[in-house]
Amino acid sequence: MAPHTLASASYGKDLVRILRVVREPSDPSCHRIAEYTVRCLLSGQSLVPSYTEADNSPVVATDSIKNTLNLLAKTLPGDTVLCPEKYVLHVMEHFLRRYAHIDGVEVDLIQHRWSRIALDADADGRPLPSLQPHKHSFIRDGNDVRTVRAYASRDGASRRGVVRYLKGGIKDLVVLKSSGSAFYGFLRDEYTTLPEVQDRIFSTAVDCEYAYSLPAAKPIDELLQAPAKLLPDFCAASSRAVAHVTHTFATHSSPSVQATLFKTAERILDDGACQAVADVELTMPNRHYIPIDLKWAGVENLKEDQAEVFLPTAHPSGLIRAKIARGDGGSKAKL
Ligand SMILES: O=c1[nH]c(=O)c2[nH]c(=O)[nH]c2[nH]1
Repeated sequence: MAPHTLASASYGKDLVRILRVVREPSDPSCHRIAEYTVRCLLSGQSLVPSYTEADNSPVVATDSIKNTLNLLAKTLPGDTVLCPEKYVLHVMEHFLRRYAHIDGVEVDLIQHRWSRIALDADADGRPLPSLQPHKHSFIRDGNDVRTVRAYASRDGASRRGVVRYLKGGIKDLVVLKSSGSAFYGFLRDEYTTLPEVQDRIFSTAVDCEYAYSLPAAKPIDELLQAPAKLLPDFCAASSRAVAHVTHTFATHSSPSVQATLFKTAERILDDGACQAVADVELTMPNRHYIPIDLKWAGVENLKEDQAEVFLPTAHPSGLIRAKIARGDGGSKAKL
C-alpha cells in the first residue's frame, strides 16, 4: 500500500451549549446572562499517532473539552464570561497552558440574543411612568447572533501561546427598506433582462465579521494578565458595529448593495470604538422582492411608484461580499 500522510487535523467538541447567569452582588435578584453555542477544536503534532496508529494516549477526550468549557464558564469572573471574546481568549489560554503537547486551539462561538423584557406596568398591572427593564426576565428579540472566531497556537521558539486571529461579528441581521435603494447604470448586453430602477425594495441578512489586531506577538497569558490595558473594549466595538450596519442601511441612499456594503465597513473602521479592528468582512445577500403583475385584474402594480404588492423570493438571491481593510493592509500584518 502506498504511504499516505495526515495533511491536517483537528478535533474537539461542537455545539456545546452554555448559559451563564451573573447575579449582581448588591441585588442578587438582578441578573445578567449570556447564552453560547461553542465549538472548541485542538490540534498538534503529538496527536498524529491518534489518527495514524490508533494511539489514544495523547487524546484529551472531547467530553473533557466540554467539561472544561462548562467549568471555565462557572469559575471565570462573571464580567469575563459575559464578554464572549474574553471567554474565548481564556479558553484558548487554558488548553495551551494545561496541555504542553497541544499546539493549537480553535474556538468558534455563537452568542444567542437575550434582551431584557421592558415592562409598561408593574406586577399588579398598574402603569409605570416609563418602560422598566425587568431584573431577570429576557426575550429573544431577533434571530441575529453575535459571533467570535479565534485561533491560538504556540510560537515556534518560545512555545508560548499566541493569538493568530480573533474575529468578532454578527450573523443573520435581517433588514429591509421599502425605499431609498436604486440600481441602474449596470452593464447591459445580450444576457440582460433586468430593468433599471430608481427606487426598489432592498432586503438582506447581514453577516459582518471584523478582525481585531491585538498587541503584536504578545502571548495570550500576558494579554489576560493586564486585560484592561492590552485588550480592546470588545463589547463597545460590537455594539458600534451593529449600530453602523443598521444606521447605514437605513440612511444611505443606496446606488447598489456593493456601495452600501463598502460605506458600512468604512463607518465601522472610522469609529473610535473600533480602533482595534483591522478589517471588516461583510456579506450581504440581495433578497429580491418582485412586484406582482396584476394586469389580469386591470390593476397596475408593476410601475416603480405604484408597486405595492411584492413576491418575497427566497432564491435565487444576489450575494455581495467584500473585506475592507485599513489603508495599511489590515490584520495579517499585525497579528
Ligand atoms: O445592488 C445590486 N447589485 C448587483 O450587482 C445586482 N445585480 C442585480 O441583478 N441586482 C443587483 N443589485
